[in-house]
Order: sequence, then structure tokens, then C-alpha cells
Amino acid sequence: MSSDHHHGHNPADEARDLERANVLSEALPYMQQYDKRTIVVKYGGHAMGDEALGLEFARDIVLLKQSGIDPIVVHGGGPQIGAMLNRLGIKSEFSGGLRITDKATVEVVEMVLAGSINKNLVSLLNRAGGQAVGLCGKDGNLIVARKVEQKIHDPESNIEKILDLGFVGEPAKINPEILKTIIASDIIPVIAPVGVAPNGDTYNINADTAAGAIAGAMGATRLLLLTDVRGVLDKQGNLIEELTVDEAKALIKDGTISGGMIPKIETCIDAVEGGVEAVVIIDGRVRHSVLLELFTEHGAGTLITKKASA
Ligand SMILES: Nc1ncnc2c1ncn2[C@@H]1O[C@H](COP(=O)(O)OP(=O)(O)O)[C@@H](O)[C@H]1O
Ligand SMILES: CC(=O)N[C@@H](CCC(=O)OP(=O)(O)O)C(=O)O
Repeated sequence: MSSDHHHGHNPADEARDLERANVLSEALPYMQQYDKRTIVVKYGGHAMGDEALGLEFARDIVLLKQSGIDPIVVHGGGPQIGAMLNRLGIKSEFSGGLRITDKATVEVVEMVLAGSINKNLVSLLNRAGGQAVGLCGKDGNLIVARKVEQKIHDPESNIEKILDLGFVGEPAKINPEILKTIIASDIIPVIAPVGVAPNGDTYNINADTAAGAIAGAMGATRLLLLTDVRGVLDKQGNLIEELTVDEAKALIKDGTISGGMIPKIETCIDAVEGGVEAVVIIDGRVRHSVLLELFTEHGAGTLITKKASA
């Protein structure tokens, strides 16, 4: 080794150090772009399975906060609700991506979402050095819910029927004051998608839907939906990197987008039409997917905007 490398560095180390420094430096314009902006991150139940991945997710959120962004976390917990219902011997079925929710089920939903999952996530964020506070739609009257009316088209009779899903709700009104108070104190809010009706009934809300409504009400600059696929895929299974609202609607119509991706895309469309600049669907199974999406040139997943970027 030549004597001028007094720190014991060799050319390979120096190249690697430069690469690291370049990655950090590349983040600067994005940190400036998102400074003091609100970014809503929806963390799905599928992405939560792995403890190490969870801590990394928490570190990424704390990093956003540390870099001047105001992150809001909205979480799901579908698989965890399913597991608890199983333990209790309560049967559960879905219709159009939504869990049919009777009285006994909504009690379990609230227990799992607003209880264990919410508090575990708060704890992870605090362990990562952040300051997080957990709440559900009942806190500060954050999410006032109304009952979902699911229209089902019966092709045989050609009649539209309305299915009763029980205590399944959608946001009728978001009261963001409590969030603004929390954010003004530099605390990261963590929200369970449980809503409350004006008569006090508890409603189970799809977590994507709740995240979209909160992003709209908070005037968020980005909504990130972490899921268990790379993003929206075309018919050949290739990742679609950018979609406009019109293109997304066409993909639903021609059947390219189906199943659980439909309510997700509908949420994206509502959010973008409600004033959120862009929504991104990203792979929550990928380590540091949030950082890659926000702070690197390449991004990740599928970006959905109102109009194509120039
Ligand atoms: N065009 C598509 N691109 C990607 N995923 C799709 C598409 N059409 C349907 N899907 C399905 O949607 C699923 C994601 O929705 P969902 O399971 O509800 O996610 P989450 O539990 O994260 O909310 C994917 O795992 C995939 O099976
Ligand atoms: C009405 C409805 O379906 N609510 C969802 C709420 C949780 C959720 O959405 O969780 P993921 O994001 O992990 O799927 C449910 O009961 O599973």
C-alpha cells in the first residue's frame, strides 16, 4: 500500500466511499423539495410481518422527520385481524376487497388495529429515536365515518344490488385539527383506520381509503402506499412506472388491474383529484423502499399523477 494513504484506504475503499457520499448528496434536492411538507405513508399489514424490516421502516420514517418532512403514518393490519379472528373462532369473509364486519368482528378489528398494532408501531418509531403518538379515528374526532354501501352488479338479472357489509365505513369527514396539533409539536402521528359515526358506532375502514382521505385533508404532497407487489403491473407482469388518472381508470376497465389493487387505485385517484400532488405504490417488502422512493433519482414502484409529468 502506498504511504500517502495514511488512513489505510485503498482505491477500492475510496471508490466505495465516494459512491456512499454520492448517494447522500443525491438526496439534497429531494430534502429541499419536501422540506416542511406532509407525506402520508400507509404501512400495510403484509409489510409488518418481519421485525427487522419493521425497525428499518421506523428508522426511515424517523429519518424523514429528521430531514424536515412531516410524516404521518396510517397503518393496516388485515392479516393480523384475520389471525385474531381465527384464534377466537370468528369466521371472516371479504367482498370487493372489504372485510364483512359484524358487531363481534368490529370489536376485534378495533382491538387489533387501535390496540396492539398501533402501539407496536409507535414503540418501533420511538425505539428508532423518534417521538410518535398513536391514535385512531375516534381521537379528536379525526375520522367521522359513514356506512359503506357496496353496489354489486348481478350479471344474470342485470340488477344492481346493495350489499350490507355491516360496520364497514368510509370517511365522511376528516377533522385534521388533532393532527395539526401533534405535528406542530414535532411528533409523528400513527393512525389506526377505525372511524366513528355521529351516533358513536365504531366503523372498520380500509386502511388505504383512510390514508387517502387523511392525505387529502392534510394537503399532503405525497401519499405512499406500501404493499406486497412491486407496484402496478401491466398484462405481461412488467412494472408500470408512471400512470395518469385516466390511464389508471382505463387499466381497471380493461381488467389489467383487479382484486385488492382496485380499491387501492381508486384511493390513489381520489387522493390525486383531492389535491395530493402524487401517489406512489411501492413494495413494502423491499428494504428502505420509502427512502429509495423519496430520496433517490430512481424512485421505486408506480407514480400516479393527475397529468403526465413533462
Ligand atoms: N395490475 C396489477 N398490478 C399489481 N397488483 C395487482 C394488479 N391487479 C391485481 N393485483 C393484486 O393486488 C394485490 C395488492 O392489493 P392488496 O392485497 O389489497 O394489498 P395490501 O394488503 O397491501 O393493501 C397484489 O398482491 C395483486 O395480487
Ligand atoms: C373494511 C376493511 O376491509 N378493513 C380492513 C382494515 C385493515 C386493512 O386495511 O389492512 P391492510 O392494509 O393490511 O389490508 C380489514 O378489516 O382488514
